[in-house]
Amino acid sequence: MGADTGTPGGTDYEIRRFRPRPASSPDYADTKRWIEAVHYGFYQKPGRDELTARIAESSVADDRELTGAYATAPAAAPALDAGRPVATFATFRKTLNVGHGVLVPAHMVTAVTVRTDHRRRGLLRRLMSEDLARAKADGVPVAALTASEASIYRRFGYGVATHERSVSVETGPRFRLAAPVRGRVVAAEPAAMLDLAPEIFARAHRAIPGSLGRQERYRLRAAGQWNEETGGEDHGVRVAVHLDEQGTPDGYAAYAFRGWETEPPTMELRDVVAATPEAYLGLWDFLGSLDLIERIEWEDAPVDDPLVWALEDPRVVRTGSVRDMLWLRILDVEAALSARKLAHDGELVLRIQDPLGFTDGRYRLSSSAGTAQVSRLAHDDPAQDDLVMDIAELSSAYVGGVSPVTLAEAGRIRVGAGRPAAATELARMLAVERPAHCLTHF
Ligand SMILES: CC(=O)SCCNC(=O)CCNC(=O)[C@H](O)C(C)(C)COP(=O)(O)OP(=O)(O)OC[C@H]1O[C@@H](n2cnc3c(N)ncnc32)[C@H](O)[C@@H]1OP(=O)(O)O
Repeated sequence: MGADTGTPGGTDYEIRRFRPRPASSPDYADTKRWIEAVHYGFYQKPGRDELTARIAESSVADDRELTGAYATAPAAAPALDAGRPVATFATFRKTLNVGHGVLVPAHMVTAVTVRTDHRRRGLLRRLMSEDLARAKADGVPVAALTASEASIYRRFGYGVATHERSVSVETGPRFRLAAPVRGRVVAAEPAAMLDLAPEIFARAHRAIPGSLGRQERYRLRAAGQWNEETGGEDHGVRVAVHLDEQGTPDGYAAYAFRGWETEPPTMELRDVVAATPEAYLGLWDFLGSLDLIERIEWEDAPVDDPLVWALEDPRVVRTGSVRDMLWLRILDVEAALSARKLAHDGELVLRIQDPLGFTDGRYRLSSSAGTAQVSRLAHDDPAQDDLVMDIAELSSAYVGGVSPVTLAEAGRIRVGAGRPAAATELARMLAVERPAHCLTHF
């Protein structure tokens, strides 16, 4: 366990970083208290011991690193248990699809909480700044998170990279796809998803720009082995698997019935992973024809959704809310951009501003035959800047989820006087093969 001390806001804190331990370990107590602090920070009911143990187990499987800030001064009664961290922060590493099938290492940040009586003393700033510096030193080009509030993370260089939306889909006679579907769908044994879900996801992950590797919990959920409230089994989960024309599984949907007391009878879609467009439409064709069901609700639908275009009557899909989903933070511009396959040849000078100083500087981005070349420029001549932006904007545009043209129109990117079409050129260079979407909540 690594530790250091410091004094944000006048209170002394010890920062400890450690790997989670399973309930069977003699060192489990720190992991347990850390998980309890996360529940407290998100205003959740304290988890039962079984749930806490399962969270610990899946954190071990994800190879997470847990960080806790511990108040060093003895807590006066009746303050909460002094052994519990007052702030939590967790990270793990997966890969990010940055378009055209290229995967780069990504540093994923999650479970960020600061206890109410220690807030606004700089603990988040300290934990985030130190953590990003460590990830950069490790050579990871990009960090990722999903945000509880959209006003917190831009100051640390994060930008919104993908959105998602909730949809309510009316099934029954109005639900008809225009073209015949290919392959077939089988109702599957949930337990089969323990192996099948990661296999299908691995294919989808390579196919979808903006996709992030998934944590252990996803396969357990699809297999009906993760109940959010108890950590035990979830007997309500049903699974449909799409098989391609050769009989190979290439997509699945996990769903659960809301119960007969819900009007109209509704199926809740928990997870849809499709490695091919045929699998996606095939699964929807199956879901749209479930007997007795009149509505399907899905919280995590893509914004740019082929389903809408595939339906004879697109109005059977009603959008609820559209929300920011994946936030990215480039830590190393040269590494991040040179990993990208560029869709268009060109050359631009980008002036990047970074609130934490990690990527501040001028870069020449050029591309020939799709291969990106990125070099940091030594000169300091603003007259040569084609585009000026914060690292948050470059991070937003990185996987093609938003066009630099939109960001320029929003006043977030400044276009140099000598190159009025520079934002359009960057948009062409960063274009990806299909709409960016992230299937992984973390
Ligand atoms: C990736 C994830 O896990 S998202 C989940 C985030 N967690 C939550 O929402 C749980 C409830 N909230 C909390 O636990 C805390 O309020 C946190 C983690 C959001 C903030 O922690 P704090 O230690 O109070 O933040 P800290 O004092 O370091 O503030 C850092 C900066 O963020 C700003 N900030 C903090 N919280 C917020 C907020 N909710 N909205 C807008 N700005 C905020 C501060 O004003 C400060 O700005 P500055 O440094 O530019 O002047």
